[in-house]
Amino acid sequence: MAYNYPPEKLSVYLSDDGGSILTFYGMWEASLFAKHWLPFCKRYNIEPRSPAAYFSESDGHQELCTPKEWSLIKDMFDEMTERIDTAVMSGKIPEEINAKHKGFYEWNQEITSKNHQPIVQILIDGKDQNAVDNEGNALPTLVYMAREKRPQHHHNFKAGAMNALIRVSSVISNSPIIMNVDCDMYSNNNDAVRDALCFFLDEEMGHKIGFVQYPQNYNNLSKNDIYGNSLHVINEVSSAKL
Ligand SMILES: O=c1ccn([C@@H]2O[C@H](COP(=O)(O)OP(=O)(O)O[C@H]3O[C@H](CO)[C@@H](O)[C@H](O)[C@H]3O)[C@@H](O)[C@H]2O)c(=O)[nH]1
Ligand SMILES: [Mn+2]
Repeated sequence: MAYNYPPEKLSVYLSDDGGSILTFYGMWEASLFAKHWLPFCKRYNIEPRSPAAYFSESDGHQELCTPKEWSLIKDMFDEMTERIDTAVMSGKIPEEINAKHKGFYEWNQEITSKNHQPIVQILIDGKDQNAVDNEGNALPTLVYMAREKRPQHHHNFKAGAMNALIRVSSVISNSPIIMNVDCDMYSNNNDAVRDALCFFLDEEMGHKIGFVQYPQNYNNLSKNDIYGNSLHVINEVSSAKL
């Protein structure tokens, strides 16, 4: 959501193949935190923009903001994480949360991760005039989705999820370009979307390109880099922001 990109042209979908109310709760919390986090990122050009990644590597001294501002947003993030962790530990969300969003009523005793109705909930509707951050800037659309699962039908893993996402997003936002980020990843540069678009908008080659794949890249390289994973030219020169 914090990408350097016009929010009215950006829609974020989270596909929850666990079909869990806890994930929906975490996302609802994140949709509120975003109203503080996005303007903070933009004002101080924060990088990386995953708050978990940012706070794990930043001690808060090198930033342009005041230590007070930094502590304020960090406390807000820590408190949110704690609320989510507590809910996950107890396996249920606090009673009073149910009333905060109609989406919580999708869940009942019968639902399991392998057998449930489709759940699509718009947490932030970018078309809504009131969908703004705490400084009044427009927010991107944010959608939670748990595709229908039934024991007799194979779900086809990531491809099945993306198939359902393409269908649902075509009704809600119908954007010409889709970016997929795996659930165990975060984006390391706020210009990644713009950088990726260069392939599709290239004056000579753009019309021939339908799919762009960044090479598999691992964290925690070993001393001998046995997977030949440094990819220096790609990482540091040709597609540095991807
Ligand atoms: O039932 C599923 C399984 C996976 N996923 C998504 O697909 C991603 C990758 O799937 P996983 O099976 O966990 O594969 P990994 O080994 O973590 O991923 C590597 O291998 C995959 C299959 O080759 C590639 O698609 C990935 O981009 C690559 O990082 C996950 O993060 C999820 O976002 C689903 O949505 N539903
Ligand atoms: Mn993975």
